[in-house]
Amino acid sequence: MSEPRVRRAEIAIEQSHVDRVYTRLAELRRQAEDMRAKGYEIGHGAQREAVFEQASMLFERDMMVFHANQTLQSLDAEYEGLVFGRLDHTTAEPVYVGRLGIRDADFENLVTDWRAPAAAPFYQATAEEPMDVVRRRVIRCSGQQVLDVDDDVLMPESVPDGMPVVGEGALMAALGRARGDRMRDIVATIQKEQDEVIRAPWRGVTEITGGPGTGKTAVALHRAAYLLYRYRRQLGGAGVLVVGPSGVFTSYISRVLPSMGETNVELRSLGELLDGMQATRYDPAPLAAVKGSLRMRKVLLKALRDTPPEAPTELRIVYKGEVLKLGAKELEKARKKVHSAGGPPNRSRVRAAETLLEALADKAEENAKAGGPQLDRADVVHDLGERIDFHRFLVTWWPVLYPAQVLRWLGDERKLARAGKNVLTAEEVTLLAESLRGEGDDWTVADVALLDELRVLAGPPPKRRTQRAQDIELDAAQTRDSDDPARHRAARPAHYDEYSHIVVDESQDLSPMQWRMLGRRGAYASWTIVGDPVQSSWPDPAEADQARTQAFGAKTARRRYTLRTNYRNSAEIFDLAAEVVAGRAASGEELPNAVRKTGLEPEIRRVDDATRETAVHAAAKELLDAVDGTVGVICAMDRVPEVERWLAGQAEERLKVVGSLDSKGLEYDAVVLVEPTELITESLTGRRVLYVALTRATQQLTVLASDDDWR
Ligand SMILES: Nc1ncnc2c1ncn2[C@@H]1O[C@H](COP(=O)(O)OP(=O)(O)OP(=O)(O)O)[C@@H](O)[C@H]1O
Repeated sequence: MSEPRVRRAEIAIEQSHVDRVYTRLAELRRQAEDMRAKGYEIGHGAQREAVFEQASMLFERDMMVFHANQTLQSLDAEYEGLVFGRLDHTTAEPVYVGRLGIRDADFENLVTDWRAPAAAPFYQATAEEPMDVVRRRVIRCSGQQVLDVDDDVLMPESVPDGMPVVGEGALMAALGRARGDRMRDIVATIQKEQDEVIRAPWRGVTEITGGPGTGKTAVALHRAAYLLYRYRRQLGGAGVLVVGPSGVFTSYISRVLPSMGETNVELRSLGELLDGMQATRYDPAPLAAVKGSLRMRKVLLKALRDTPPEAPTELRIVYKGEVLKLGAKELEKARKKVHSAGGPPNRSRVRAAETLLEALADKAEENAKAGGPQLDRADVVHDLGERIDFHRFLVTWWPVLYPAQVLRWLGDERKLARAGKNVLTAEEVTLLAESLRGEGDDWTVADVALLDELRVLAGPPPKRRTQRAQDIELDAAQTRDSDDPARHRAARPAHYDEYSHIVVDESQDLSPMQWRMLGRRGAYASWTIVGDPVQSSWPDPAEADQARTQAFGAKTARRRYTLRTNYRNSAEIFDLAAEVVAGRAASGEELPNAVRKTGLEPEIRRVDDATRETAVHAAAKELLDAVDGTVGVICAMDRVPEVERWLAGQAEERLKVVGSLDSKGLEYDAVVLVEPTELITESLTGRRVLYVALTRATQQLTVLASDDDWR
């Protein structure tokens, strides 16, 4: 038979299996819906029963509905491309590999979940170590329709007569396909070196390094899905946290995990790690360097211990006709004494009251010595401690401290200079104070780590009675609606520190203060850390390393994997990027290998102030015409609004303007890079940021530059 006919015949064979799978899927859906309906019926009768029976009925109902919903959710999420692989062994029946495990009514395997041990040879078998796999086949579907098949022969000598082999490489075909605005999963074409990382043991710390486009992000996300599948009992309930650099990035990767059926995963950017925060603004590099440094911890601690701006400077109270007065100095002495005990201020009000009462009693004794009436010390302490005017004073003198309020205080340069004495330079004080002078919730990404630090240093504010009642109500509502997993997540408190596994992407950029913030959330966690030191925009790697090691705690097991193949960029594009970092930022780090040639060299065009706008327009238009997928226009952060304005007329779904720092982790079919030298000068680690920007395109790159300094 000719090749196209063989291919058609093979597609038809796979189509009949895929049809069986979807028929079964429809049956399973119906069963789950029936179960959910039954569950709700149980609930209806509950009001009439005795309390005890009512509770157990509601529990049964919740469990049934919860399980039915989970089944439905995962069946629906995995619908697209459910079956994607097939293994033919020397013996036994073929094994089909897919996003879910599905059995027929007789418990025969129709599809094996990609994360199950039986599916591992799909990723691990090679010609050298075939693991008994004769032929590995990738099946590409759209909906329920098989579009194509693609084979690898691993044991040529064992191919039985009549077993056809078709195709020329599923990986290359996948890499050449157009990109959308969300990351796709790579589950059908995971490579062996990547699979080893995905299936690495879950305990301890797993580090994944590698150059741009080596699949670090993809691998980390698939690892999260794999771990939750294999170790659901250990990892599921407490949840897995995935942290990315920006909101743009988390939205880009958001589709990968739910499509793998994982609802126990929480995705947050660094600006959202603290509940209620949604910071997206970045500080200029020198300021970010100050805010991220461990020195800030000392500054914050001192700020908390300083006199609050509104605190009264005199306590005057009349007791048995005697005036007892504490002046500013005496009050400060008392404040110091309370702080020296070391407790968080919000937990120290009782101590503050005791200290003030002792100081008042001292005062009474002093007065007596000077001829005043003799007062009993114990009486003074006891009686004043019950006085309402004393308590009124106390709450203003020792107020509850809220992180946002304390950080705003440091917008006052004098106050910041006091808190930063011997820690910050005069220039740093000026710079920092200016940035903290803002209003409301307009925080930067780096501020969030400071707020989190303050939250811990200040201690939890005492709860009011109404708030406690609200919490109880929330708990009750949660039990009632326990079939909605999103609810469990939303109800996690700000101090939730029990994630069972934390995945950190683009970890090379985390500041020491951000590592501390993460460490707090992973007190009991194992970790997957993803990063590329060459792309780092953090100026003091040693300090960040120290904070990072502390974040992991006493975890002993630490394994490191390096991925070496760049799957994103064409070789032509990556050559230009490599030239920009070679010998400078790379300093000994190995650069990856780009495997795909397109024959299209990047274009470098000269622009100036007069021609820049038209050139951006023209380049964007050309690239939109040239590729099917997305086009990214990358420029320095400061230039974003202007470039957006220039391209407003060209508003196309496929066209995105993105600032250099936001481009981390993203990719486009084609990229227009505007003024590369500006990317170098806007950040402390200049060339590395440019390197990131140059490695975002899969197919075509146009650089618009008014100088050659960047080369
Ligand atoms: N095995 C694979 N099969 C198909 N595509 C792959 C494979 N591995 C990686 N890719 C693709 O390569 C591109 C780069 O992957 P990813 O973004 O995970 O790389 P990265 O190492 O995180 O890059 P960077 O450090 O530049 O952000 C993505 O489009 C991804 O889908």
